[in-house]
Amino acid sequence: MTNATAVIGAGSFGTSLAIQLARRGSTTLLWGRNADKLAAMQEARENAQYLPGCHFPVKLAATADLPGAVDAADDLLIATPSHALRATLEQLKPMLREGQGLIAACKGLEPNTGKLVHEVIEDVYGSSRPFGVLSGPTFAKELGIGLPTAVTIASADEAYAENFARLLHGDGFRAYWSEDLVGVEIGGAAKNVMAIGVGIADGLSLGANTRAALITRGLAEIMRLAIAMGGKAETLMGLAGMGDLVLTCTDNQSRNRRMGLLLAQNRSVDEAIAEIQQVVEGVKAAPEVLRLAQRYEVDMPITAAVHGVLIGRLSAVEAVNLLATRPARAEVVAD
Ligand SMILES: NC(=O)C1=CN([C@@H]2O[C@H](COP(=O)(O)OP(=O)(O)OC[C@H]3O[C@@H](n4cnc5c(N)ncnc54)[C@H](OP(=O)(O)O)[C@@H]3O)[C@@H](O)[C@H]2O)C=CC1
Ligand SMILES: O=C(CO)COP(=O)(O)O
Repeated sequence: MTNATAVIGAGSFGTSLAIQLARRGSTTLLWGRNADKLAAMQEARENAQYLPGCHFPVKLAATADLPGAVDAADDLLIATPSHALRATLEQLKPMLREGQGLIAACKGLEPNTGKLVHEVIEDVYGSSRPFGVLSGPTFAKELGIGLPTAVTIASADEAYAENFARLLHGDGFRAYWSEDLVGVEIGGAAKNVMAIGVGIADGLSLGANTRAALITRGLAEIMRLAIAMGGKAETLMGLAGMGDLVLTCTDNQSRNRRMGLLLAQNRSVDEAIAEIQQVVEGVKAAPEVLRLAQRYEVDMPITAAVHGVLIGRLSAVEAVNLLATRPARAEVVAD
């Protein structure tokens, strides 16, 4: 299949996805907002700031020319942080041609509105073009160096999801497709909050039992929310649910987990962000996940405790005590 793709957002994930597309034979243009950084990437054939050690295949070019990249592309892959999604879509809008579709790889919710990624896309583009989301357990570095990785691509237009999955699939990369936008997106956004929680618990040396309990009960509350919003339970048992939750909660490549580890050392959120130096989506997602939980009348005690720590209402130890002293109850995963 011949294809040209513009990857919008040249951070760690955009760069790794661009490398995979180019590896699979797509002509790939990687665009970022900082022209100097893009010129340096094109010269060095790697993204030394965000993804050092991952060499660019010959079919990948880094560019600061956004209209040129969009014009050359059949499809777009958006890999900015979630908080920049709406502005990015607005910026792209006048450049898009009829029929060009897009896949967004952002894992989060819109700040202040709690909108899902596909809802923001619909707000800006209506139903004028095919779109979808990509999620799953995918640390950028592992994808960048070519270790085996699997993702889910979801779209209401399943054929579009399948076509995009086929562009990425191969060379150790497995891309599945799905129609469940809500399940895939809630899985991707809410697991970041859980990873902060597990990081806090591990930072306080609460042990492997606590880690497993938090992941399992975390999945239960994510699943309750996704189902209440119209997502499918089976999606949350898949790559974009359990898969990404386990990955992010258990490995220090996760920026969200590292945020939790630092909070457990009584570092402030701002200090932790300054140390991590990359996007930590769970910080902005926590209040939005809670807002959705309230709207859909879903109990999310772990998310609420993590949010309490992030806004300084609870210390890490107080958050743990709050969860540990909840009343006994029957084990229910998804009502
Ligand atoms: N990294 C990973 O392993 C994975 C990340 N994701 C998701 O991918 C998305 C992107 O994250 P990731 O690549 O990791 O982030 P990084 O922190 O690695 O990079 C962020 C990128 O976004 C750009 N950026 C930051 N703020 C804005 C803004 N306001 N407007 C436009 N561009 C902006 C930065 O540009 P500049 O350098 O100029 O500041 C940089 O290129 C997130 O939603 C994340 O959850 C999903 C799966 C895996
Ligand atoms: O989403 C990710 C892996 O699938 C990356 O997680 P972090 O954003 O916590 O680093």
